Amino acid sequence: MSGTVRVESQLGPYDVVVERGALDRLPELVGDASRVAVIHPAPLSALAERVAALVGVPTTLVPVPDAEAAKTPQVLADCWDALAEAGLTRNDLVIGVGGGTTTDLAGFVAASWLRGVAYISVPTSVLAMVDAAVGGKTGINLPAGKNLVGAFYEPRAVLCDLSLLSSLEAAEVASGLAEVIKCGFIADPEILALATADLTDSRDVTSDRFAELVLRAISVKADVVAADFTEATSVGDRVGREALNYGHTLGHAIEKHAGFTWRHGQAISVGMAWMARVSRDLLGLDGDTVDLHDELLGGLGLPLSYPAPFADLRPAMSLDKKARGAELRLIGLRSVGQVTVLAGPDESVLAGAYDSLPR
Ligand SMILES: NC(=O)c1ccc[n+]([C@@H]2O[C@H](COP(=O)([O-])OP(=O)(O)OC[C@H]3O[C@@H](n4cnc5c(N)ncnc54)[C@H](O)[C@@H]3O)[C@@H](O)[C@H]2O)c1
Ligand SMILES: O=C(O)C(=O)C[C@@H](O)[C@H](O)[C@H](O)COP(=O)(O)O
Ligand SMILES: [Zn+2]
Repeated sequence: MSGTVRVESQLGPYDVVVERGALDRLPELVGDASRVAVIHPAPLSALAERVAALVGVPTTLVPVPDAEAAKTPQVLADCWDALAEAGLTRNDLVIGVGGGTTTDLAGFVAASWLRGVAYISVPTSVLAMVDAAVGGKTGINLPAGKNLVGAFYEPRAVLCDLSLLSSLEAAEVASGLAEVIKCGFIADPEILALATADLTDSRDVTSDRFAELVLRAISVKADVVAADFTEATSVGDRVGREALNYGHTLGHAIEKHAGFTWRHGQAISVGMAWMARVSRDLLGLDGDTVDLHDELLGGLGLPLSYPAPFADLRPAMSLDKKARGAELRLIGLRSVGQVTVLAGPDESVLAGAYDSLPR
């Protein structure tokens, strides 16, 4: 199974191509660029060389550290230096090749270099294909927290070549599926049905079921982003892009607490298991849907709890981008597909829900 999802973004439409062999479309997307920079993590240097050979114009390979170590101010500045040395001008092109950490960084490099040059994303992890490379959030972390510096910036195209996923570790596949399951709970119950029907097949990156899950998650994200690209403040049940942050307030706090050593999907898995319980206690979410969180996330091999007291995580939650002043704002679920904003929730409920997570 393959397909193309059109993202009707505020900055102009673009395609997310999902197919085995999508990389072969790269030459037709280079446009009038006379020079290309390929930003990639060191472990994917062979793939980056393949990309360079495809573009057909002089190309500079820009290796960056792997995983969250790429998303730092120092690495960002190193990339700018590399682009300066390569002489990348306004008509030129940045290509990000790698997981979500690389595409977040590379997108921000493209957004900031000369105040914006063309960008093509080649996501190579499940998480980057279904989420990070789509929708225009780019940026880096600070010691104070996740994604605190960045920009909304759209690519010219996103090429999701499913054949690249065969080398991905099983735990990384599961991490990406956490975002897919998130899309199921916030918007597309068919995702939940497909995953429930066969969890093993859902994790098989060569299966049709897997490809359908990927396409459905990208479609959810494309729809949300088309309606609210820059994440306007949501009020009550009128929720825009903030819906995509389901599970992320606690998830990002966990990532920070763990020194960015936990995978993003693992952290938001705990965040969703927690929000399901908070939603049960404050919004009347039914017990079956709470159980479905545990069944799906746990069944995919994702964690449902984190080994630190809630009090250690709570301060970082206040630096969440959804917070307004001192008020914490969480994305809650009334039912599958019915998202709402919980503004200033009862703190004792938050702590109680955390303590009740299965350990
Ligand atoms: N911008 C957004 O909207 C958005 C959305 C979701 C997540 N994110 C961000 O994405 C990041 C997580 O992305 P991730 O899970 O892809 O992590 P990652 O980039 O660290 O990739 C995970 C690991 O898999 C390796 N890898 C990637 N592709 C591979 C392949 N084809 N074969 C073998 N190994 C491969 C990477 O080198 C890395 O070691 C987080 O920083 C998160 O905040 C951003
Ligand atoms: O695209 C969005 O909007 C999201 O919230 C998607 C999230 O899965 C993603 O992790 C995003 O990077 C979180 O953004 P942040 O603004 O909370 O840092
Ligand atoms: Zn996420």
